[in-house]
Amino acid sequence: MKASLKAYAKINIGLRILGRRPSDGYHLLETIFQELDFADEIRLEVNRSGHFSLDSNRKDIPLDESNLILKAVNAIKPWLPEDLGANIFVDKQIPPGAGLGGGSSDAAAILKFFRPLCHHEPPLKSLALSLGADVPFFLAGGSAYAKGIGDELEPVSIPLDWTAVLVMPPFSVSTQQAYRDLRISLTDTVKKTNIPSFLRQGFAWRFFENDFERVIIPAYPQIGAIKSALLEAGATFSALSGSGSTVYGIFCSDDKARSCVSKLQEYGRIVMCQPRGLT
Ligand SMILES: C[C@](O)(CO)[C@H](O)COP(=O)(O)OP(=O)(O)OC[C@H]1O[C@@H](n2ccc(N)nc2=O)[C@H](O)[C@@H]1O
Ligand SMILES: Nc1ncnc2c1ncn2[C@@H]1O[C@H](COP(=O)(O)OP(=O)(O)OP(=O)(O)O)[C@@H](O)[C@H]1O
Repeated sequence: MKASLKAYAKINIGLRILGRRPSDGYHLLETIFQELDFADEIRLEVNRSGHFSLDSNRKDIPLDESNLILKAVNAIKPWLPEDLGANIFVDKQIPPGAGLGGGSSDAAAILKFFRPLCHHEPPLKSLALSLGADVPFFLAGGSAYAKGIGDELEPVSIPLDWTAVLVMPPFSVSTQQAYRDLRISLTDTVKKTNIPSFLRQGFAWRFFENDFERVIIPAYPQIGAIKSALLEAGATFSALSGSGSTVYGIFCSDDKARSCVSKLQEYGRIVMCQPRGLT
């Protein structure tokens, strides 16, 4: 059996760090995850060899058991027939370490693909969370309000009549290091959530901020320059996605978005894309 899966990227619309979870030091946050129609493609050839292999067009990501695709395979394996195997190829379009959740989305796509082949129902949400804090979002995608460590999800309805311009600089940012640089202590008081009250007032871009910008823009001045360039080019809103390195601009019209692309080319790879609703 052959199959081709799309693993879509996300952006964070607002990202507020509220505190730390005492049990493991993970950061408590609130954000709106928005899935985009920009994706990796995962091609699989399922066989009865009991063996899984992985290859990719990108050679700068691990292709061994530390790849999130093989981690997802290993997580769901106890629920699969023992002789099931697959040759997997991932055509990476989403750069790693870009704040677009590429690896997390690949992992979720693999869990969803293998679920119907299981001999009994796997605990998909907890398997997803064991692979990474962003992975549970990608099981359903669309638009979701998230709190906890990013795993407590609630679908939300926000306007989706916009085009995003993603500017992906030629460097990655370590998520773990970015969290460390925030220097939030385990004993700091946990802040209250704000996003639910923003949504009750009616969605407006001006409500949203990404707390990582406080540490990422001083460390990577290029990121601040991209944000300014997007706003100057007419974006309604611009922000860092996740812990970076991608900066996105929101444009109300496709034409306006297209006309800014040539002005931003010097900063890195540019992709124009649309938000995806729940499917
Ligand atoms: C920055 C975001 O992309 C925003 O959506 C996510 O919070 C990151 O999620 P992710 O990449 O799936 O993160 P994981 O792979 O679970 O964790 C990577 C590292 O980031 C830190 N981490 C992650 C998520 C979180 N809520 N608090 C953390 O402190 C931990 O040190 C962890 O070792
Ligand atoms: N399938 C995969 N695709 C991309 N990166 C992977 C994959 N598996 C493991 N990795 C490793 O995971 C790291 C993070 O990659 P990922 O694409 O998830 O980053 P990210 O977009 O910054 O994630 P997030 O938005 O969740 O913080 C990379 O350094 C990469 O080496």
